[in-house]
Amino acid sequence: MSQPLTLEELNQVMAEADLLKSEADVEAALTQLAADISARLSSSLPVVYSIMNGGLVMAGRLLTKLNFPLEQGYMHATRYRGETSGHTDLQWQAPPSVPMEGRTVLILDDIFDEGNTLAEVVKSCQQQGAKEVLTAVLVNKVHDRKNTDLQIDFVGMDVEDRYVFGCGMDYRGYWRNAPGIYAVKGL
Ligand SMILES: O=P(O)(O)OC[C@H]1O[C@H](OP(=O)(O)OP(=O)(O)O)[C@H](O)[C@@H]1O
Ligand code: HPA
Repeated sequence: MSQPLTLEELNQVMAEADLLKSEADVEAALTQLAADISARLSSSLPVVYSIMNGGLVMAGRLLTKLNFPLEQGYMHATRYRGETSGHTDLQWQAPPSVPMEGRTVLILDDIFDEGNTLAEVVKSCQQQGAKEVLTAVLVNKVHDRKNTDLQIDFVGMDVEDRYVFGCGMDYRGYWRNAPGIYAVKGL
């Protein structure tokens, strides 16, 4: 485990970070995502799950833009556990909060990076009997290290291959609350 970060260090991380997407960019991406998701799912009575923790902010900002009946749930799976590189195994902290058998499922997450998390979550939903499983992410990180063939159904924005934080994504547990998307200096 690395040393806890101090307030000064965390403020310095933000002061030195590169802004990749402004709050307005994020808002525009969420509005487009909502339109695309509505066009596909407005008659499906879906269950929409956020993957905790990262999916929380995206879900909160997206859900109120969806003007059709849906059920909302969550599940908690983690691979990075507060670090900046992922473990190979996904740790389940909380199973799906709403049963999904026979239902159309939409999974919301902040980022599709190497892809292990969503690939495993989708597989798990299929094993639990979902009728169909769709995925939406706020950002797709562009690189050639994806560990899955999974195609994400709804992507808000592409970001470059750097360690990013904000809009639900953390830097060592902090700064999920930043309203735009930032890249850590040097990472
Ligand atoms: O595509 P991958 O390389 O699998 O990475 C993406 C996942 O990593 C982050 O979760 P993390 O494991 O950090 O847990 P958290 O949501 O609690 O931050 C993020 O929220 C995604 O769920
Ligand atoms: O770049 C990232 N930032 C925050 N969390 C993440 N989880 C996977 N990749 C990232």
